[in-house]
Amino acid sequence: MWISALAIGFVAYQVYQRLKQRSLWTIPGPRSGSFLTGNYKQMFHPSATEYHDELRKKFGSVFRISGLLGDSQLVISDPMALTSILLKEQDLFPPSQWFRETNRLGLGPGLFAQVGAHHRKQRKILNPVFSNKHMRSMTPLFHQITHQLRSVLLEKVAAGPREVDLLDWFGRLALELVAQGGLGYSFDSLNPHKEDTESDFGTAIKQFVPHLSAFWVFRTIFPVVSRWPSRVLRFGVKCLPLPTLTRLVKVVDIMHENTKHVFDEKKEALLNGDQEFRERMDIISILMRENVKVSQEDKMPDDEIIGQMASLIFAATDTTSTALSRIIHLLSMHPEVQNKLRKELTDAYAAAGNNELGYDELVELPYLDAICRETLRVYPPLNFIVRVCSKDVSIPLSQPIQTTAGPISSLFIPRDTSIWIGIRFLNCDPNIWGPDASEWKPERWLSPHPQSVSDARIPGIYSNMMTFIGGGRACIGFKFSQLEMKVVLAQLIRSFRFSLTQAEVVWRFGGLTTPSVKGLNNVTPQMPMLLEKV
Ligand code: HEM
Repeated sequence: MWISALAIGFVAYQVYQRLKQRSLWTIPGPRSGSFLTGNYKQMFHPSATEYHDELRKKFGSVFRISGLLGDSQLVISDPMALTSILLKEQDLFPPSQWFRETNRLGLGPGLFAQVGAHHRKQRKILNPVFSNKHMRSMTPLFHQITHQLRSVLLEKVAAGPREVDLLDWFGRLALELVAQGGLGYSFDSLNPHKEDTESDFGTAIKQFVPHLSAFWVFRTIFPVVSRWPSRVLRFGVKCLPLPTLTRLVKVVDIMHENTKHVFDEKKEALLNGDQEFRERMDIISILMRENVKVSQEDKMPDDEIIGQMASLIFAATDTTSTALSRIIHLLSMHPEVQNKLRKELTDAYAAAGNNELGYDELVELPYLDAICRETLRVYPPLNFIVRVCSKDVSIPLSQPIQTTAGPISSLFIPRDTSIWIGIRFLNCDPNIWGPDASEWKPERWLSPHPQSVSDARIPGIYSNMMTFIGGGRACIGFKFSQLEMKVVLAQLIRSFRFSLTQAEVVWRFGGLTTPSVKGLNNVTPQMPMLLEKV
């Protein structure tokens, strides 16, 4: 009886939700693939990037797709609309509850789990530790850790050119950099003799999203379930015969135990007035020292600091390692660009007496900078991020769009509508960057941009692009990742020549766009490259 009542309630709610969205039915978009899964199968397919491009070309900067059970969702890459969503009206467009709650349960109450005033409070405390000044002081540490990677790779090619999975090594490097730079702790990820185990932090963090994605279809009921007490949730997991769910809980436990362990050590050092701790320059040590000085109401509680630790590692690892892999892949496909970059770096090192380049010297290298920017523009690691409209609202558009009811220059978005922010669509918009917008041309950064770039008023925090988005939730670590990429390229390009192997690398769309080998049944992300000593 109560099952029928629940089913009727669910159907009635879904019908009500769809009717609320009827104003969106006039917005053009592809036909739904099925009532149950809408366009999701096509949108999330590993080779979906071409499909996305077709949609963008056919339907323009605002179009509608279908989600589960006929839910209308919008894909937006109009700069003025995104300015409203990410900047002007940002509190009305938070990340989805599924995103926030899974992050809260998985990583703790860090930035990803917060909204509104609480989110702003956490950002206010964290922003200073991501400043240029702080990045400058971290540069020697970045060089030191990258040296470790360089030595491992040099050993591998000592007997001649060799194929190496660079994605794996960049993943280990990114983890070690954020572990040491962010937490002041080493996971020993660059030790070539260390076998990865299921209980490693690195393994756990890699498994978090893939295991979580398996339960994505339950996202409508998740916000309710996630509020149940932890003991009830764990009991539920034990009763369900789902190995992926059991492993997911294990993954969360491993991440928590590791970050809690690091935190406890730091807290003890802080309370003991430990001299070494007072001199530590990693992000969390600085944060903990500053946290003692601020007023009681501004203080960040212990569980939130632990949440920041896991969130930083999660946010910093795969994003930067895939970006670095993409750069090396492109340089292998364009040897002339690789040689030109090598020359710029060799000259700069010669001018610096062959000492490692400091922060200012690195950021001033124009070709290195152009390669990083162009790669992040054309190949952002995240093609989309999602926001949900929390109130009926109308937002202006840069250009009118055609709907079945005629042209509109302002877009009405009903409450609860999911919005896909088209990061790559805007980064590669031919109306902004010219007809070659989708082509990778580092040279475009060596001369002034077309007027259309500044006229577009792109609401991105970095370099007229959306790769790190903009507004109060923009990537806090974008300078960290810039520095990381530049230090790694500065050291590796001078030491190695990178070229393609027989295995063709293809990039698969997912939460992140990751490389794998064409034709292999095994779709595990990997990027084999041929390395030889220069
Ligand atoms: C190429 C590398 C990176 C890319 C493309 C990238 C991109 C992004 C994007 C698009 C967001 C917004 C996500 C959303 O709101 O849904 C974000 C948020 C964030 N990123 Fe990054 N990121 C990168 C590297 C890093 C690094 C190295 C760190 C830390 C050291 C970091 C820390 C964070 C944090 C903590 C947030 C949450 C910010 C907030 O909600 O206030 N990211 N990143």
